[in-house]
Amino acid sequence: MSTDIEQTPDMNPADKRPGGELIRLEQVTKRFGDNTVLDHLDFSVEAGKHVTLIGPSGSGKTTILRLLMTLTKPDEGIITVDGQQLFPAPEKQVREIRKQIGMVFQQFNLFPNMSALRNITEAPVTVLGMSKDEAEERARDLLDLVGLADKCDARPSQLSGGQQQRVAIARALAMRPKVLLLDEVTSALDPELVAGVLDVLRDIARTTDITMLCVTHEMNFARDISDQVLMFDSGRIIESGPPEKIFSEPAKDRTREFLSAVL
Ligand SMILES: Nc1ncnc2c1ncn2[C@@H]1O[C@H](COP(=O)(O)OP(=O)(O)OP(=O)(O)O)[C@@H](O)[C@H]1O
Repeated sequence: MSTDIEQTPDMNPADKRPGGELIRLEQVTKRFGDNTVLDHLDFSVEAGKHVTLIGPSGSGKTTILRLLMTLTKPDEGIITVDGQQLFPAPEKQVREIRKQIGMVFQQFNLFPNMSALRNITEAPVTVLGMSKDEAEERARDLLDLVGLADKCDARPSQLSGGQQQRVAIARALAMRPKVLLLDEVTSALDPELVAGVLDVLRDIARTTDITMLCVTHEMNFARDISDQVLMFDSGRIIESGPPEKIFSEPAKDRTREFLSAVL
């Protein structure tokens, strides 16, 4: 069966390059005053892979997503997305690359005065120049994908937290990003709403080739969707590997301690 949504990855031919590198950080350092939050960090993510960032609070995981979203800038280093430099780079280039990156935040950040449908169509129409009809058709498909086909006209205040987060996921996908950044997307939800959101993300991970970078404290979810897990401590990656390795036989004591505290 081939639905519109299952074609999401095909909308970005670059995603299909097997093994092609999509994201690269080279010697990236970020400081807030005296606090070195990321310390000469190097890593890369291949197109279509799902990478989960784990580690103690304050270890710099969210800062990486914010750097890729250009919500903050590094003090040193180079960030490249799909072969083009995101930092350092001229503003016009940054804007173009930014269109390829979608992010879902802990707090859903929906426009409160817009319907679910309009929340999803707004950026494709205004930023990508998509026709209103095309944007609406796609938004309806995406709402269907996240299990909210009947909520097109609902405002955020009429939706549960879990439903709002599913709209936020649909909104990020509407921009046809090559990369989806997920920042603790279930942390603000009541416990009974977490599973529904994670199931939607599992589905997206399984049925599309979108590249995902995910910060989460949901270790079972990380185990399910990840190709690679990066363990952070004090702004450095201290260990990385496939989930079955990191979760079952971590090489570092620090990883073992962290996992025994959260699992
Ligand atoms: N805007 C800011 N100004 C000053 N310090 C900041 C700012 N943003 C982050 N930090 C600091 O940077 C460090 C890393 O924060 P970051 O949010 O990346 O950690 P994290 O690993 O995602 O933690 P958590 O799991 O708690 O979200 C923390 O010490 C934090 O206090």
